[in-house]
Amino acid sequence: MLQALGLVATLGEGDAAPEEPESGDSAAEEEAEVRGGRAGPPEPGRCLGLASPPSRPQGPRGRGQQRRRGGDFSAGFVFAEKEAPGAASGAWAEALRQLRGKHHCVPEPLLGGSYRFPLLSLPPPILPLPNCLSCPAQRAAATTLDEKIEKVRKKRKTQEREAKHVKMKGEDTEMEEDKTKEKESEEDSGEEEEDVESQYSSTDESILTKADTLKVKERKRQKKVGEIETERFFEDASQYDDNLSFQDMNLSRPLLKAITALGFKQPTPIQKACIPVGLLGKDICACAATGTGKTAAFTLPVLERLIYKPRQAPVTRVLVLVPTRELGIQVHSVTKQLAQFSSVTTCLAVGGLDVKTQEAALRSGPDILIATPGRLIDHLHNCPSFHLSSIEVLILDEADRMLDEYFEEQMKEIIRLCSHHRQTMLFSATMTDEVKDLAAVSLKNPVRIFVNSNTDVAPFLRQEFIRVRPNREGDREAIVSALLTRTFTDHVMLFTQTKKQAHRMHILLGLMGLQVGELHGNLSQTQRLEALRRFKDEQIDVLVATDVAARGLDIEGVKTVINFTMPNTTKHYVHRVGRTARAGRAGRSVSLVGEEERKMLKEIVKTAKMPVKARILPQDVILKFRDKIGKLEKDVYAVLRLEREEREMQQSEAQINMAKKRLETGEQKVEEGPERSWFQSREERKKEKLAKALQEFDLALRGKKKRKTFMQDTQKKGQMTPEERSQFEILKSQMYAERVAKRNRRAKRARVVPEDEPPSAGPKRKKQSSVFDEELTNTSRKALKQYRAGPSFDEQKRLGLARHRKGGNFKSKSRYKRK
Ligand SMILES: Nc1ncnc2c1ncn2[C@@H]1O[C@H](COP(=O)(O)OP(=O)(O)OP(=O)(O)O)[C@@H](O)[C@H]1O
Repeated sequence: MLQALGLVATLGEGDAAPEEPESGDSAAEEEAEVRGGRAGPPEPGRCLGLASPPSRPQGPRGRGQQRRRGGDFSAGFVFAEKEAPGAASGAWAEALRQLRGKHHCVPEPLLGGSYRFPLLSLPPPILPLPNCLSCPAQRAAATTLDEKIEKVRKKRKTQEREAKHVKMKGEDTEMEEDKTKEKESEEDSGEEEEDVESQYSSTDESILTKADTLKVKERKRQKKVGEIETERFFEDASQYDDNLSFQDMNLSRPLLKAITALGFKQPTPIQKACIPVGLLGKDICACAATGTGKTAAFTLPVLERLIYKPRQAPVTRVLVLVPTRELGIQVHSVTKQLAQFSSVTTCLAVGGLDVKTQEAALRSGPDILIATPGRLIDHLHNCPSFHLSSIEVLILDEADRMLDEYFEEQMKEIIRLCSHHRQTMLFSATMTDEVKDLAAVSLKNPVRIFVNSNTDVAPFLRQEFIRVRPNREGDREAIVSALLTRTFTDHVMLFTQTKKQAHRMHILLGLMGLQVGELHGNLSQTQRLEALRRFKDEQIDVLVATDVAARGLDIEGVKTVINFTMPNTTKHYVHRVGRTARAGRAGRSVSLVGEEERKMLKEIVKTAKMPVKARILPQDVILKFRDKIGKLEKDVYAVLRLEREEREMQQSEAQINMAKKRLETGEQKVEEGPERSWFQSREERKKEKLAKALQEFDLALRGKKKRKTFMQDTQKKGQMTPEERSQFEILKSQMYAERVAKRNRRAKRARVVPEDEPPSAGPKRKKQSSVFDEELTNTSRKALKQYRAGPSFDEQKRLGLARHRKGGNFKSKSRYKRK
């Protein structure tokens, strides 16, 4: 009964998790088919070539929206309703406008290709981009992925209709028989469903409740040692005054006005704890769950400082570093909103956006700079008037990410260039407690503010898991498709491990008639921002993304997060599922867990404060969708082929255009402006990447089973089965997790030059010591032997000593001989 309705069974005891109404029912599957073919009129001022936003689906969305409002409930702290909705959406639109204004036929990450604007390498040769709006040659030819999907879909529908028509003519009687057969088979599968549920619940519960006591003990011991170290390093200020209001914080009027304009009535716990400490100018290391207002917690004290102590010269005084471009745009937007009634100026310098505009803005010396590390270093090397020596406050948002190996080199460089007399603030939902990691940013008497533990998920998140049975890894696509067409039809983020899988899911779900977008690193910045904008503006129901969208993004109204496979680590999990249940709202996460991912599930269940749930999908539904996907496979390849053909055509068109231009101007080379210098050369970056890939590969090949799977995958990459595709996804995250584990096991070294060390002038000279000192202090075995034996023959000669000992020709026994 339960599973027939798509309901869930409890894994833990008690059911206190907040209920969020489901956004659809099983009947929605048919509606989804109908929703496909509409394409809305282009937006005013919208360029040709970009995906034209289809109008909102009326049926399920209307219901969904009503329910979303109803699903909110009060939290321990009061989150006020936001009065400036769409403000961040405006930020995406602004960034998009900037991008649309320029020509994009520059190196761009084509699917499966290399990166556009490689952060730390020389710009590769000019290539045409799919959907480049500014390139006249492409305007007519380019079609969006959604248009291609629609084309293939329509073609299939027509073929199906024709086939049906032919069949119906002569086989009326046969159909009657089929119907009775279908009924029988439905009854059969109903019996199977019940078996599946009981088997699943019992096995899983025992696995989840069984604690590995030995490991726990060991971890506790390790924790104790770590705690002593941490206590010495930090001053703890995790306790805060619960009655503190924004008015009590001594914030200036322009800030209080902005807070009111944003609709914030009460500070959140992290804001109550951090703002007073931040105002004192102390270094902070803070951790609070996702969606609890960390951005305002670090922005408000900084703005107060800038307002209270206005600048004497136009210089940049605050630097906020973020790991992704989209997060940069968002933080910039929040900062601008909070600073709207003051004269504080802000600037955004993230990759993918126009370099020249950013350079001009930097030259004017904005008070606050929000940047991604790569682009910041680019400016530091290429914009002579820009430097970091005037930075008074350095903030690392998603600090644990910024301190991990990916950003290691860039962070070293940035911190070396920053002023030494600065305040440093580190924020994350999974903030590391490891002193050595934090020492890397040279914190001075830091204050530790941990409002939540770094494994806590958002307070009103309902966590669900779906078991993928052994040898049924290939069911993942079917399960996800069933969830998205039957149960969670809108405001869903679907996370995959690889860009390839994200792209495939976009096509597959699109072919099923869903409104889908994708967001990952293989897309151009325009495409990434456009996907986010459409998702925010509710033009698409499902956003398929990789981990690039897992951290920090605050998209209002996300109801459900689905994990195609479990992410790399529990940290990644916390961030991914943190895209929902934000700002005191309820949300739900549904993660697919295979045999190899059970360890992580166990960890999550152990640290969960609310009982987690097991969702059961009827087996016949999975089979039905598996079958459906099998039939759509040809169409998926057709869309991929269309994409490839279009890309090739655009590339050759661009080459022709370029050649024409050269002929017209008579130049050998089209002017590209002065060459930019980079922090690492393209070769260096390539080498670093290769070394990391080799390391990954090495780890991946450990273990016979893994090696076999890996080899199979790489050989068959072109045409993988659903099972192989899922295994590849899991292997990818395992590779990452192993690498992280290995890195954590390694003895840590401070990765950034400690700043307090007095600068040494020139290479260090070794202190001279006399021979006498050396002889007295040398206690090596060899030296001791020599000492006991007395001076050697040469030394005797040098010192003018007798050649022979007294006693003439006495020969000692061999055991007394000198050795
Ligand atoms: N005092 C407040 N009252 C009401 N809403 C708030 C308050 N502070 C922040 N918010 C809202 O809460 C949401 C989440 O804030 P924010 O993005 O800063 O969370 P976060 O803790 O940084 O999340 P993540 O860990 O995912 O980066 C935003 O929409 C923000 O407008």
